[in-house]
Amino acid sequence: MNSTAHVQQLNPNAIALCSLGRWIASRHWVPATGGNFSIRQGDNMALVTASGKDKGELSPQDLLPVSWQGAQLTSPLGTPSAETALHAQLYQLDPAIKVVLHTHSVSATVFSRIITAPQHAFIGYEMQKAISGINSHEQALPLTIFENTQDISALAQQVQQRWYQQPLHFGLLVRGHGLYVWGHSLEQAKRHLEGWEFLINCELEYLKLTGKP
Ligand SMILES: CSCCC(=O)C(=O)COP(=O)(O)O
Ligand SMILES: [Zn+2]
Repeated sequence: MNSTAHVQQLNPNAIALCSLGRWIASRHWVPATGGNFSIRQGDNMALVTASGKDKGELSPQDLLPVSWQGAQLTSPLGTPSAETALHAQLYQLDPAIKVVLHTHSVSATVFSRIITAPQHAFIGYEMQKAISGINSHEQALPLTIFENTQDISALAQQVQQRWYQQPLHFGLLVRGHGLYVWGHSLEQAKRHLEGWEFLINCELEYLKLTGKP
């Protein structure tokens, strides 16, 4: 292990993100190495999960430092997530973002295919208040769905464009792919993940039982 990787072993942010990864995996939201996580390390850098790792079995050296200051989103310590460009985009859009979490739950994936519109409004759920800035179940809470693509830089650009048109409410879906959430702290990102998952599950059940969107 080189000295940078050794320092990572002691980084409290890295340790906390690995622990959150185990919790997320215990909910079955990152099967088959799906998903990726990151945590900001200063103005222009984040620790990003290594590509292809089981996100429920991460150790701190699997979190790779990536800077978005240069042209390349690479790491000297390994190959970061294939979706690093989307993480880097979100950090650049809002300097207050501390953590980005991407998951592949069955519910989020199926929901993103059932809803064919580019966004879905949640209304009437008390749990909407788990999302920062929402204070009432009567306040419509839209979740935007982007089309899936293997061109993550193109997806990151679409997210940037949408960001300036309307709030994304700390989450977005990629159709047939999964959920992205973020937060201004690890705890807030975890709450947004659990909140969005709960809302998506409720809406799926509602659709199944009533047939009504
Ligand atoms: C096996 S899931 C396909 C890749 C993906 O969508 C994902 O989230 C994991 O990619 P990574 O490079 O971050 O491991
Ligand atoms: Zn993914």
